Amino acid sequence: MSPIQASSAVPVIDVRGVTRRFGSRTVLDGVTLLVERGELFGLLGPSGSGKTTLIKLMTGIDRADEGTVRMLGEPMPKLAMLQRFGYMAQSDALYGELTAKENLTFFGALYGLKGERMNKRMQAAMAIVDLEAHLNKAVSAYSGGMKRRLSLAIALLHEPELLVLDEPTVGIDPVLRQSIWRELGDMRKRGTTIVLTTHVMDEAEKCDRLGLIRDGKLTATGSPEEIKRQSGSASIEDAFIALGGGARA
Ligand SMILES: Nc1ncnc2c1ncn2[C@@H]1O[C@H](COP(=O)(O)OP(=O)(O)OP(=O)(O)O)[C@@H](O)[C@H]1O
Repeated sequence: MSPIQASSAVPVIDVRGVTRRFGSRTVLDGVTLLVERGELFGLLGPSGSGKTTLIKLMTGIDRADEGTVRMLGEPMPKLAMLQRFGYMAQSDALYGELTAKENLTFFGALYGLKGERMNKRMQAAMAIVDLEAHLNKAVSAYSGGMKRRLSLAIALLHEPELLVLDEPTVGIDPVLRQSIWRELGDMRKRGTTIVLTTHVMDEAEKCDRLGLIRDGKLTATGSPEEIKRQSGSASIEDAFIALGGGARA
């Protein structure tokens, strides 16, 4: 059975008619998007098309001018929801003067983790991103890629039922990228819902469904196969361009 057929009646993410304006500029224009439990959903769109803005509305960091956003059945924004999903922003929200361990402990406490479970989860999350050897290093001494990996470890720390990841593999080398994708696949099999943005076409192919965003509008949704069929294209890259993408996905 596909994850969609197996889903419960209430979508994990329920975005309806969402519009977001900055001054006179409409950055999201009437976006409606439902993501079901256990789906791995990828948002694709040219730079500046509105992906991060949509992610920020989902996570409650920003508020829509029109329309509604519900996550796990709850209207957003809602502070208490922070414990129920993991969020990796595009820019790393880390404390540079603290070590990785101290950062993890800080965010773990926000998620309600402590004691033995905190230690176990810290080890497990750092193993996934291959940073166990750098636990006691100050984050200011981390490279850009290491910071991305630590941000991902923080998003995974509390084993949330929903993960929202804004370009999670940018700056991560191909070998680790593959192992992170394997881990995302395993989490999805365990029922975790994952929404992510990507510019990488082979990552898009691994998603259950994709949403293409262009100039603040959702121009197509469907499985990678459906998207290719809709556009009569042989690859997601061609489909993306045919469905109004751009040179850069
Ligand atoms: N706080 C803000 N104030 C004004 N304009 C904003 C604000 N946030 C985003 N924008 C504008 O909204 C548009 C969409 O931005 P957004 O970050 O959502 O794009 P994106 O699709 O995530 O791009 P990228 O792939 O480059 O990350 C851009 O033109 C951006 O300049």
